[in-house]
Amino acid sequence: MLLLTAPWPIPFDSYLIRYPDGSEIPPHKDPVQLGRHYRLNVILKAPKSGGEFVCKDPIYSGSRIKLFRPDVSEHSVTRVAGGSRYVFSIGWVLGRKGR
Ligand SMILES: O=C(O)CCC(=O)C(=O)O
Ligand SMILES: [Fe+2]
Repeated sequence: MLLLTAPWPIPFDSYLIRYPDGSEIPPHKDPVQLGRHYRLNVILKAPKSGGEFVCKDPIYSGSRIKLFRPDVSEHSVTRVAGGSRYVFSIGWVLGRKGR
C-alpha cells in the first residue's frame, strides 16, 4: 500500500507492506536511474519465525529498524512463517542533480 510520495524537496516514497505467511523476497537490488537510493524500513510486526531482512552491508541494522542502500546492497527477506509481517518503508534518492 503506497501511503505518500512527493517529488520535492527530495523525492521520496512511503509504503506499508504486508508479507503474508509463506511469502519471501529473493535477493535483489532496487536500482535508480540517477543518484543514490536510501531506504529506512521499520518492522512493525515480525512473524513467529522467518521474515528476516538479510543485507550484507546495511548502514544501520537494529532488530526492528533497517537503513540501507537498496541500489548497491543486495537484500532479501526469508520466508515468513507463523503470521504476517508488516513493514513501514520510506525511500528517497539523493544526488539526482549530481550532488
Ligand atoms: O521488507 C523488507 O525488509 C525489505 C523489502 C525490500 O526489498 C525493500 O525495502 O527494498
Ligand atoms: Fe528491495
